[in-house]
Amino acid sequence: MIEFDGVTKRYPDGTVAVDDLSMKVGTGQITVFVGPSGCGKTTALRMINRMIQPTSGRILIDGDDVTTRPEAQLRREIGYVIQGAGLFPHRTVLDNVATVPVLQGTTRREARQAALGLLERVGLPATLAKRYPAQLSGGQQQRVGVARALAADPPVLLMDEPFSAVDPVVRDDLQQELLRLQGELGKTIVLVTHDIDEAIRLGDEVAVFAEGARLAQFASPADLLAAPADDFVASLVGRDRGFRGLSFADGDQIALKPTDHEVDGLRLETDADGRPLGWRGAEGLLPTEGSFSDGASLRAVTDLVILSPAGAAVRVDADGRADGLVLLEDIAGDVRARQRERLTALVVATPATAHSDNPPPAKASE
Ligand SMILES: Nc1ncnc2c1ncn2[C@@H]1O[C@H](COP(=O)(O)OP(=O)(O)OP(=O)(O)O)[C@@H](O)[C@H]1O
Repeated sequence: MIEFDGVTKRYPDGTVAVDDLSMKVGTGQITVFVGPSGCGKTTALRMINRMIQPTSGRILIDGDDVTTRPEAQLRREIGYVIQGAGLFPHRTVLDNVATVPVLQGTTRREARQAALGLLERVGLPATLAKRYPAQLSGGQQQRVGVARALAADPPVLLMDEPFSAVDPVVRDDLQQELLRLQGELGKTIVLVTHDIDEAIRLGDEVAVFAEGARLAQFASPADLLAAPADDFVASLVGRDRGFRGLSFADGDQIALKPTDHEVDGLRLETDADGRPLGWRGAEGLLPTEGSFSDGASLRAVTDLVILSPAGAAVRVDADGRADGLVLLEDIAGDVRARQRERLTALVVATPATAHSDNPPPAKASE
């Protein structure tokens, strides 16, 4: 765990970039620092590996004050990825990744061998290993940056706007790749971004900062969307937060209706094996517009319901056979119960405001 304990950073010109920050970052999780430009995200991040020294307060990693650790050792234990990757331009891709292990005493041959494995792990073909950074696309460079940060197998990874220099399609790929990698590696990752959508997609927990790194809310993405702590967080989270929050709810928890359930004169037609063909009605056979299976989010299921001519999403089993239907009213009940439970929990957590007309803000958790 990484703990900020009353941390303040005042720059020599008097700017207070981080003002008395206290929070805990969970081990093995992705914690995202998000907030508007200049709110102190990068300063807070860089104090973790002592690239910036706090003016006061302490940062503890697994209980040890980082200032008591030699800087070189700390940097080895903490990988660092920056926007634009920051690769060594005169070294090949392979040697960019192998550099730190070589500095740590691994033989060049072994380090290069391991680097090849890492390149594969971040989704780069071995054919790129001999190239120089300038011969790669922005997205490829960023992947090399991630591989380089992972080369010393650090338990902690700091990522400062790692994907903001690439176009949206590449960014989407890189985000997906990071989540896949994290599923395998389980590192403690602190990632800075100004993009709330990226924060919500990547974070197990999201710390929303206002100026001076004031923690406006520290919550899971689902809680952030369902119950922003104040107007600042609500405006940062943006529109459609209710609908976007459905991405975090399980779509296959909803009770299914049988596949022969008739909806507005439409009935699901299947082939001989039970695979959906379409909705049969007076107009003929209308398309189902897709189906869902195990693991689908409630957002995906709702989308299918909206697109379906019958207002029903078709669930299929592992073999593609229809095994149930979800209707809009089934989703409505589930959504209502879920939000009621969440807001009730908040009212109980903050009884002083329990009688207010408005739901109380979510508490910024420690
Ligand atoms: N070396 C410095 N000297 C003086 N002020 C600084 C220095 N570095 C940063 N600041 C100021 O500290 C505040 C926080 O900066 P920081 O870079 O941590 O913010 P940020 O949230 O990461 O912003 P961005 O998203 O724009 O990178 C800003 O007002 C910035 O101008």
